[in-house]
This record gives sequence, structure tokens and C-alpha cells, in this order.
Amino acid sequence: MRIGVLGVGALTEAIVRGVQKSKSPYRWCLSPRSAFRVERLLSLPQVSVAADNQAVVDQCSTVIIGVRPNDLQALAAQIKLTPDHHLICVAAGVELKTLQALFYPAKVTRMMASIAAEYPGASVFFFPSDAALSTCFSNAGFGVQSFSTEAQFEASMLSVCVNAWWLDQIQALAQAFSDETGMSLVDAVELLARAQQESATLLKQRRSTAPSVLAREIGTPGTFTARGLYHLKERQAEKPWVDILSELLKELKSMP
Ligand SMILES: O=C(O)[C@@H]1CCC=N1
Repeated sequence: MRIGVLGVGALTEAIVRGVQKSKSPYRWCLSPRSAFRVERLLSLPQVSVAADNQAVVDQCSTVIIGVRPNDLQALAAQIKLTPDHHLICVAAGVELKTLQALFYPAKVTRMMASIAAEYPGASVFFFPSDAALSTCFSNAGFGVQSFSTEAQFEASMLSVCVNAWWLDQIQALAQAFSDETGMSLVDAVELLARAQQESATLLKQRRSTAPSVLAREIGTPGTFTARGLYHLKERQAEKPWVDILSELLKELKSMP
């Protein structure tokens, strides 16, 4: 299969790289914008660049739309689509029905991923679920999760945001380790990366145990962990996180 990409940005570049590094690579046809990214991707086997956006949709029935939300309308006006086209749109916060109207008569699926898509172990999210797409990405080694409602799909986008928020917290914690112990910042980040990996392992291996119960299995009374859990709870450390998630979810729900 040959997959087209209209709008090669950081995310679509990561997706192409991730798929091409996998055991199940595809052929790709890229739109010519973002010259430096396209140039880098052309060094990979099976990647070509088209003369213009219409040439991408003429050559590929499956096309990832990577342009920014504000540029969707202009893109839609430039290309002629058929009912055989399947567009996979990674624009955050643009509803399926808006995309369907913009890109009529093509079929549209919304997709979310992060720049980690370049590396093994990354996941992609879809709405609505699509068996062929799920197979395509799971063959390429991705975790695949689909959602039955669009609000739940928006949560997958926010899970990508949450990851960025964690990374900023990790920076502050690593800096504290480095300042207090003299270890390099790189070693401190490595240490915290291992710890994060272990929480992911616990969450996956012990799915029927609530995260807060797992936390208290580590932080039994009298431990250093328990002191930290109490300190953070007392200051409602989770509150700003929950507040911004709710605010963004409300905003997404009320989008036209
Ligand atoms: O924050 C954003 O709008 C995009 C979507 C998910 C991550 N970044």
C-alpha cells in the first residue's frame, strides 16, 4: 500500500519514520511543502515526493492529513477527492463532522499520536474505529486504541498533552536530583525515565488494581513514599492537572 501525506510536520514525520523502521514498512508519497522535513524523509527507502497536493491524492487512496487546523480549509479547496479516498486527519480539536463536510466525498478517520511515534512502543488512537487502519498500524508495531465516542477520542489527544506536562515536571525533579547529589542532569533524567517505565509496567501488569492503590503498595505507612504521598495530597498537587484537563475537555466539547 502507498500512503500519502499532505502537510509534513513534526508528527507526520515521526509517523513515517516509525512505520518505516518497523517490520511492516509501507510506500509513502509526500506533499512538497516543509522542504527540510521532506528532504530528510527522502533518504528513507520507499519515500517519494509529489509535485503538488493533487498529485498526492491522485497517487494514493489513503492519505494522512497533517496540516494545522487553520490550514484545513485552504487544503480542502485545493484538492479533488473521490468516495474511494480515506483521509486520516491528525488535526487536534477538529470534529469528525467538520472534516467530513470539508473533505466530502472522502471517508475520514481522526487519528492522534505523539512525536514518540518514531520509536518502538508508541501508540496511535483512532475515531471512529477502522479495522483496516488498526491492522495497518498494529502490523507496524504500534499500540492501537479506538474509541466509541468523539469525547473519548479527545481524551486521547489530552493524554498526549499530559505526557508533555509530565516531561516538564521530570525536568524539575531531575534538576533537584542533580543539584542535591551532584549527579549529571542526564543521569538524573535516566533515573526518572526508568522510574516512569516501572509505573507504566505496574499499570499494565496490574490493570485491575487502581493506580492509587498501587501507589500505597509502594508507600506503606512509615515509608519515605508515604511521606511524599501525604505531602502532595495535603497540597492538592493533582488539582491544577485535573483543572486544566477539565477546562480543555469543556472547550473541545463546545467547539463548533
Ligand atoms: O497540543 C496540541 O494541540 C497537540 C495535540 C496533541 C499534542 N499536541
